[in-house]
Amino acid sequence: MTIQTAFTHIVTSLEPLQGQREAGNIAHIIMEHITGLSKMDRIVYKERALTAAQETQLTAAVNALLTHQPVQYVTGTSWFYGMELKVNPHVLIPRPETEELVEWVVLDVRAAQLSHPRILDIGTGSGAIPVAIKKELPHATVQAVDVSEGALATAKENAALQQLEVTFELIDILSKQAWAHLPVFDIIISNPPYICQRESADMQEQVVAYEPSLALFVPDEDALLFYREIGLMAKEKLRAGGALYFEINEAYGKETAALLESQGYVEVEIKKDLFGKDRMVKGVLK
Ligand SMILES: C[S@@+](CC[C@H](N)C(=O)[O-])C[C@H]1O[C@@H](n2cnc3c(N)ncnc32)[C@H](O)[C@@H]1O
Repeated sequence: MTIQTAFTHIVTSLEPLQGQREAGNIAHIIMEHITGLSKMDRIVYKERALTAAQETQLTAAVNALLTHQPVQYVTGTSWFYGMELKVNPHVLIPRPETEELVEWVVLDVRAAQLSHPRILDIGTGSGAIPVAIKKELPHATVQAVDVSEGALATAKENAALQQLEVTFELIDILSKQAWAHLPVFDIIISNPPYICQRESADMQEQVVAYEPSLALFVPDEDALLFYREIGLMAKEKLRAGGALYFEINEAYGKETAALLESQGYVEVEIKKDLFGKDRMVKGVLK
């Protein structure tokens, strides 16, 4: 099988599931992963034969994709803020909306000219947020926590691969005993689980079936669970004037902002993502 026929094989296999355009996008990602060649080199060397090992990889990848496995789990990598990160089913695949949250924090820290900001990320998953922040703000002290051992192992690997110093700790943020020892921070960020169980019926099969439920869902009757608990925690762990940044469920922008105001935060602000949806909230501790 040549590079060209392998590409066509992926597109034809996935087209009924994904449509031609998306099947083509995925085929490029898989071919780059398998051959290590850029798109341009794959065009130049399109008649080159795959090795037996590459053909085996190709078959395994197509079979996984046909079961709706996200392409990022198939290749084991995902791009975030210009970095290629390791991902696996222990971690949420980082989303572009979360890059916007990082951007907000980075711009605010630069504008405030904080010389050595202390920053905490709660529910770090792949470590996308703290790794990106440390890369952009090398003078910051960055700490990150998660309740999942698998996620923390992945996050540590990503920080090490990027040669960035981030401290990670296994903490259940819903348990005050678990976070009581944490120091005080200038900034706390979180993209916590925020999808109600009932919303799963409308979600893409590849997300519900493969991404970790622990990263996605909150009980239907308590959509703001993590925002309320992290809001309370941050009142003890932010310095006066420190800021809390959340990624939010687009359906609960006003409610999340009202919750922070009711907890005593000021300058509460909702930001929309590039799709025009309420996606981030910031509050400042008086
Ligand atoms: C929506 S994911 C966000 C992952 C990553 N920060 C990102 O933006 O791609 C939420 C994360 O919160 C973690 N989590 C869930 N419950 C938690 C808890 N009680 N304490 C700490 N982390 C928790 C999950 O393991 C998951 O990694």
